[in-house]
Amino acid sequence: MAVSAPETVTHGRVAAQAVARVALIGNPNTGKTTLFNRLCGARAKTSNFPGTTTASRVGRAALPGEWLTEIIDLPGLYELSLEVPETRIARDVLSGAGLYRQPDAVLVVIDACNLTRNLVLVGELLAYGLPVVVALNMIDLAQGRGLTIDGRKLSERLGCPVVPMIARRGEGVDDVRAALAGALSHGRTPDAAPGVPGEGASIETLTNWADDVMAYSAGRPSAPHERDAFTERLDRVFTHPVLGLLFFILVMGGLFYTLFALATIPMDLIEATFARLGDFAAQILPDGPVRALVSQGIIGGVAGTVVFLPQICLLFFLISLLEDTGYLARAAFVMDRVLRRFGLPGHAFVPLLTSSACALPGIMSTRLIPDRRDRLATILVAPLMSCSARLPVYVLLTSLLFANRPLYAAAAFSACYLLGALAALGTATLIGRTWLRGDARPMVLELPTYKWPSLRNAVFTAKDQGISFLQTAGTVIMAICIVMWWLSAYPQVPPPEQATALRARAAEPSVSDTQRAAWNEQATTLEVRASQRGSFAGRLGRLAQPVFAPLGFDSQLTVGILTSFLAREVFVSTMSVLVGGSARADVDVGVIERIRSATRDDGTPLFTAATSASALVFFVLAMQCLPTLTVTRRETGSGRYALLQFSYMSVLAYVASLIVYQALRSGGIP
Ligand SMILES: Nc1nc2c(ncn2[C@@H]2O[C@H](COP(=O)(O)OP(=O)(O)OP(=O)(O)O)[C@@H](O)[C@H]2O)c(=O)[nH]1
Ligand SMILES: [Mg+2]
Repeated sequence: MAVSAPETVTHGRVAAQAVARVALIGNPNTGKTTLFNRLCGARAKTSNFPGTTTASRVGRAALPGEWLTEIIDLPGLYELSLEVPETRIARDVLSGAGLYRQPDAVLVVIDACNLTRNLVLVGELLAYGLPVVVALNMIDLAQGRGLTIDGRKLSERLGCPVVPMIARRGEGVDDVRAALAGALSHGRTPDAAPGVPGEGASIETLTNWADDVMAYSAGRPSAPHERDAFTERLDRVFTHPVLGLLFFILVMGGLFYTLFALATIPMDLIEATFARLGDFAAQILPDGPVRALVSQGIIGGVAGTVVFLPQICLLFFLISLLEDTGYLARAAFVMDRVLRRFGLPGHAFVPLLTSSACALPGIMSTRLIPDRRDRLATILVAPLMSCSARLPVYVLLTSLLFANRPLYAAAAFSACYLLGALAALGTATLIGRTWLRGDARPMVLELPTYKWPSLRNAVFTAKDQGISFLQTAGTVIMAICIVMWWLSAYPQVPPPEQATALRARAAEPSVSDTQRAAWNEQATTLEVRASQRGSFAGRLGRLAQPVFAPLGFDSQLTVGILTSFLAREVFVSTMSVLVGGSARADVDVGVIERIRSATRDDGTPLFTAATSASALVFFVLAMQCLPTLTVTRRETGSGRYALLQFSYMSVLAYVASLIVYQALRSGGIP
C-alpha cells in the first residue's frame, strides 16, 4: 500500500502552504489515473480496462491559493458498500481508519457516458459528509453519442461543484484545480442538497435517485445499456462463444508473430554492436584479468541484458495498444467462459495475461479477485504463464532447435506459451478439484467503450517497462554475469601438457602457416576446456550434473540451469559467458551462434535437438524467479504457499523434461 503515514498539521497558525488531502475516487475505467497524472504531473499506468489501478498511490499537486495537496489515486469501485478489497481500502481512506488521515475533500470522477451507474457512488460519497467535487469526465465521448449533460443542473441536484472535462486531453483540469481549492477553503461540508439519500440508504434508493438526477440534467435520457449500433455489432462478434474465441486466438497469434518478426531486427543490431565493442575492448586493454573482465564479463553481461530490450518494449507496446482499444475487456469476457471450466474466475484473465509479461504485476493484480479461494488458485498458477524473462531463453533455445527455419522456430515458440498456459489451467483444475474445492464465481465485468488507442500511452508503457526491466532484471543479470564470469575463470589452472606441447611444435620455424594456426587453435581449445573444468563453476556443475543427466544436461548446462534459479533470463548470458572461451576465433559471431557451437567435454555438440527440447520444457515449467516467490509470500501472507509453488513447479519441470528427453532419445533423435 503506497499511502503514506499521516502528517501532523499545526492548527491555529497561518501557514504559507497547507498540506491538504484529497481522495480521488470513482468507478473503474472512468479516467481517474489519467486525471491524477494530469494533476500531479505523474505518469502512472492508465488503460482502457477496468481495474488497472489496484493499489492506491499518492501524488502532490499545486492548487491555486497556495494549497499544496496530496492526492490519493484509489482503485476503481462501483459501490462503497460492496465487500471487496478495493472498497475496503476506499472506506478506510475515507473514514481515516488505521494509518490513514481522513481526507479534506473527495474528488469523484464520473463517466459522462454511464451517468446513472456512476451517480450511485456519488450518492454514497455525499452521505459521508466530506466536501465533494465531481469531475464529469469523457464528455467528448458523450457528445459523440449525442448526449449532453448540463453541468449546472447536475451541480444543483448534487449540491456540489461539477466540472465537465476531458482528462485525456487535459481539458478542464484547471477548472478541477480551482474547484478543489474552493472546496478545501470552505472547509466544512456544505449541507446536502435536498433529495440526496442519506447515510445507509439502500442501493435501490440510490439507483432511483440517480435515475431522477440523470433525467433532470441530461439532454437525452440514456440508460447504461444504451450503446450505439457499431459497438453492438462489434461486441456481437468479439464476445461470441465461438467467433470471439477464434478472434482472440487470431489476435494473440498476430501479436506474438509481430513480436517475433519485428524484434529480431534491432536484436541483431545490438548483438553485432556489442560483439564489436568486446573486440575493441580486447584490443585496447592490456592482457590480463582486467581485459578479460571487461571484454567478457562486463560487456558480455550487458549484451545479454540489452539484447532483449526490443522484445520486451514491443510486447508492452502492443499489449497497451490492444488494451486501450477496449478489446482486451471483450477478451476477458470471452475467456470467462473458458476459465470457469478450469475453476478460475474470468477475473483471473488479467492477472494471467499480465503474468505473460511478468508474474510480479500479475500476482499483484490478483487483488481484483474478490474470492480468496479464487485468488489463491490464480496466484499459484500465474508463474506458469510464460513471462518476458523466459522470452530470451525461448528465443535462444528455439533457434538452437530450429536453425534457419524461422517458421518452425516461431511454432515452437508459440508452443511454449501454449504449454505454459495449459500447465497453468491444468494445475488450476487440479487445485480446484482437490485442495481448494468450490466453484469460481461468475464475473461481472463492464465492457468499456471502444476507443482509438493512445500511441503516447503505448510508447510510455513500453518505455517504463523497458526501464524497469533494465533496473530490476538488468542489475541482477549484470551482477550474476560478473559473478558467473569469475566463477568460470577462477581458480586459474596451468595449461595442460598436451597444449603446451602443441604450442611448442607450432612455434618451430619449419612449420607451415596453416599448420601453425591449426595447432594453436587446438591448443586454445584444450586450454579453455581445462580451465573450465578446473574452475569453481566447472566443479559445481559436475557436482550437480548427475541429477540433471537424465534430462540430457551436461555440466555446463547444469551450471546455467542452477544460476537461472535466481532469475531465469540470466541463463542466456551465463551460457554465453560459460561457453565464451570455446567460441570460434572470430569475435564477430553473436551470442546465439557462439552458444550453438558449444561442445561437451567429449567434443560432441552440447545443444542437440533432444537436449534443447528438454531444456526448453524445463524453462517453460520451472519456478526460476526469486522475486516472484517473495511476492507470492507477501500476497498470500504465508511462506507456505511460496514453498508450495516452488516445489510443485520444480518437480513438474523436472518430470516433464525427463519425459521429453527420454522420449526423443528413444525415438532416435540425438
Ligand atoms: N475519450 C476519452 N478517453 C478518456 C478520457 N479520460 C480518460 N480516458 C481514457 O479512458 C481509459 C481509462 O483511463 P484510466 O485513467 O486508466 O481510468 P481509471 O479510472 O484510473 O481506471 P481504473 O484504474 O481501471 O479504475 C484510458 O484509455 C484513458 O486514455 C476522456 O476524457 N476522454
Ligand atoms: Mg486507475
